[in-house]
Amino acid sequence: MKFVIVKDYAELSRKAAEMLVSEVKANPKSVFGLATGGTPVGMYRELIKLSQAQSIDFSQASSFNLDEYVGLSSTHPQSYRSYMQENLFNHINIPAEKTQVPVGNTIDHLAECARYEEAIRLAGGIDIQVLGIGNNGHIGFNEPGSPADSVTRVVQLTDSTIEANARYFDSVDQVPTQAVSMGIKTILGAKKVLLLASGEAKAEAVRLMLEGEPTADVPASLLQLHPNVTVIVDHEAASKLTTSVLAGTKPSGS
Ligand SMILES: O=P(O)(O)OC[C@H]1O[C@](O)(CO)[C@@H](O)[C@@H]1O
Repeated sequence: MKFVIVKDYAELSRKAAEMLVSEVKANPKSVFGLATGGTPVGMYRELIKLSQAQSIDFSQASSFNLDEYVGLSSTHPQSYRSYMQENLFNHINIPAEKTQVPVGNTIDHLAECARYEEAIRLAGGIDIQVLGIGNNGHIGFNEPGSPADSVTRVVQLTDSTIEANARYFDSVDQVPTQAVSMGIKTILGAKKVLLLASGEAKAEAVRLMLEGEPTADVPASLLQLHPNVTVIVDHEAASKLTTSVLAGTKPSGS
């Protein structure tokens, strides 16, 4: 696992965007795994800036988002499809039909989850998966207890996740209680993973991800099982790490 500590959110956003630009420059047909939430907003902003300044071509690239709320239509202002349109897709030349976000308001969730897994497989798998991390260690919407062999499915959101995401809705009871989410196995199937964490509220989750044994109780800790993970954190998110992690001597074997 490669672990990078940066000064602040601005630097984290720049570095992450540079990694995605390198990816598409090296392989114009890159398959991106994309994340929503507050953390990657700055990365998307930087990515748009870099793409415009350097005429980066996404015309052959494709993308799969981690998750979507159950019950929200793609045009709902708080859907993750709307988020992606506003924060990225409307500003780069990735073809609309090559951007996938799970459909949250279908009548047949089982079929949609199976279709999503199959679409990822047919695309040749994800080349680089971007992740944030929840305060409780979730990745995507894989809440504590999500097994390492889980694939795309409907998940129940925890109260802490619902409360954390209530800031985007008019009130907490408008936050959907379920989501369609890629599973841990889906995420671990990506060739590379890039996890971003910013701010003190993430410090404990970052510590548990890196310092504990891999466990379903802290879904992000299961990334220790992946051979190619880059974690970029700012000083505040790194503030609870021990010196052994900071010196790069832990986690072992990654
Ligand atoms: O980046 P934020 O807004 O802190 O969210 C952290 C995590 O929570 C989610 O937004 C889901 O609650 C994830 O998509 C994200 O990785």
